Amino acid sequence: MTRTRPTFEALRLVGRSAPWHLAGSWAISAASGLAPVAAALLTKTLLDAVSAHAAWSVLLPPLLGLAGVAVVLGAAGPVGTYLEAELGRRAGRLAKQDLFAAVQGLQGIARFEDPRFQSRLRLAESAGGNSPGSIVRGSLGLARAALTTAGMVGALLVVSPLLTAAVVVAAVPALLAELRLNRRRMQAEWQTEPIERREFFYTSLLSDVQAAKEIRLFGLGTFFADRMLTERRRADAMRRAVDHRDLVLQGGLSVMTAAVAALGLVWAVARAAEGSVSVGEVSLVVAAIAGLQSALAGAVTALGVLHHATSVFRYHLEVLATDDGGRSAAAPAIETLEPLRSAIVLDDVWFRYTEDSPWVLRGVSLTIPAGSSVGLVGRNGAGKSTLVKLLCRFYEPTRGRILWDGVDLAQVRPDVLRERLGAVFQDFMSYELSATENIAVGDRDLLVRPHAGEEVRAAAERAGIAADLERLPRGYDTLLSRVFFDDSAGSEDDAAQPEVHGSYLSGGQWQKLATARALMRADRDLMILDEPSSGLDPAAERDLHQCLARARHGRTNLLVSHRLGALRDADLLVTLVDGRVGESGTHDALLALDGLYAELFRAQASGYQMAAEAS
Ligand SMILES: Nc1ncnc2c1ncn2[C@@H]1O[C@H](COP(=O)(O)OP(=O)(O)OP(=O)(O)O)[C@@H](O)[C@H]1O
Repeated sequence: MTRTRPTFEALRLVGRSAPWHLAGSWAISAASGLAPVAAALLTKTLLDAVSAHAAWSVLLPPLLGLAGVAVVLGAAGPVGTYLEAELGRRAGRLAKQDLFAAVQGLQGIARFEDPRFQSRLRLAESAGGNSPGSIVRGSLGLARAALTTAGMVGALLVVSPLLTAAVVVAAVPALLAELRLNRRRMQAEWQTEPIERREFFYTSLLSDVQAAKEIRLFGLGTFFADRMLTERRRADAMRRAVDHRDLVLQGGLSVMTAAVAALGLVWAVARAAEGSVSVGEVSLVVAAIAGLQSALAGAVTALGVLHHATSVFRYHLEVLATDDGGRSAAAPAIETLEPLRSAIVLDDVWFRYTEDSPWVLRGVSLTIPAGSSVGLVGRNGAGKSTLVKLLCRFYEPTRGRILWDGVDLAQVRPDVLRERLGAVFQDFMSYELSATENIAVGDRDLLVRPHAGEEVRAAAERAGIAADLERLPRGYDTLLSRVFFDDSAGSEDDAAQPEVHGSYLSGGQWQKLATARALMRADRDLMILDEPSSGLDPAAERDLHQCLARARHGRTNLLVSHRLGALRDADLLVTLVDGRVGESGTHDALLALDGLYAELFRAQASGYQMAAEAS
């Protein structure tokens, strides 16, 4: 990607978000770029007129002109700052909106497990929002510097072409050095980003409410703090190296610039003493050298800002251009999916997470008949959750097909498929939201429906969590959070209102809440339950399974659980072994087969039997 593309895209983004602020900023930049040139020329005219004892009528126009320039320069600063700040805010908001629209557009989750994508996203997110504003600031600064430089060069050329050339040539190394430094700064930023991400991970761990227990119990605080500081030291060392180069280079360039200015002044004073230039021209030389050097310094700074901002904005554009990678995007996407009538068929499905990792599924062929209940059994790491993720199209099969009544799911838009699914995942989410919202997110239409309470309560009732939620301080409206205060508990105007802590649930209660969330979609074609009762007490587990059995009666569902008692009523039980389907049949048939299922079932049953005999 060339540097002009991010600049162009950033200006386009600013043009979309704040066109009038952009136009105003350009006008102010033009005025403040030309003002120093006008001031230098007017001062020369005034001084020459004063030296020639001219009348007031001659002195007045340059005097008024200088006053006008002072007003323009005085106003340009604050107005320009205001416009640029507002423009930066608006563009930043739009950039964030675009960025997260692109992130939401990713249908799979493989990208989120790609460290390079994470680095890009983090850079785009942390600095990318400010970069359109900085690009505008940089390009305005450059335009301002160009106008001043052109004006001052013109003015100085009249007095001495040689001096003009010397001042301009002296600025070239500064410009080149700054560009080189900027490149190094960006390289350092990219190299330090993974280090910073690790530092961020350790920092978050040290303040994470979830991690606080283990860190204290195992005494890991110093261990993680040391790691955090080691990462910080590594990143600091890289930045220090760049700053050091910066220091040496900038120091040398400043000495050179000062020497050129001093030589110019000596030359002008010597010529004035000889009488070959006027007092006004001496003032013009002084103003032009100072103006030129400050314009060129401004250009160097603007280039720095522009270079850095375009490099960061490039990450923003890269995230915007990111696709799901392995998806067969070339095929036309099917926009609708009929309700399931016949079966979901996995046809020789192979899958591995990355090209260099081992196969997790090695030719799974499985039929989930419509209206039936299929239980998936296997040892840890057998690939059960992976298969569930493929069914939801979080990943694409590496080989093979998944068919929905004969339609290849690879041809169907993932969001269309997901409208037909309900699921409780093994690693379900606990949202820092109210109890009602935690359930209603299962059916996003409910989040905006005014009287969604009844449906939420019905789902909570079925999942066996209703009584616990009613007992919360504000019932279903209670915020379930350990990190936010419950703002909704008081009015905003009431400053004296005490801060109300949110409430929190136990592990099993959260799991029931997640089940209630899934039950909001109980009418969907396929319900996937991946370990829905692992954290429940035995009575709650029995109740939940009875409730789920009622909810799924006559519906298609896939149940994954190590608690084999919960699966025994399934119409079909399937074992996964070495990434393939091992056995399949009913509970009784698989016990009679005396294979893996029978082994696992007996191992679990004997645990209970031994406990019963011991008591
Ligand atoms: N996101 C991932 N990236 C890379 N490998 C993964 C990922 N998720 C799972 N795996 C690997 O895939 C294999 C199957 O994992 P999976 O979670 O599907 O097993 P499972 O049968 O659900 O296990 P469990 O019974 O322990 O829940 C494991 O070897 C695991 O290391």
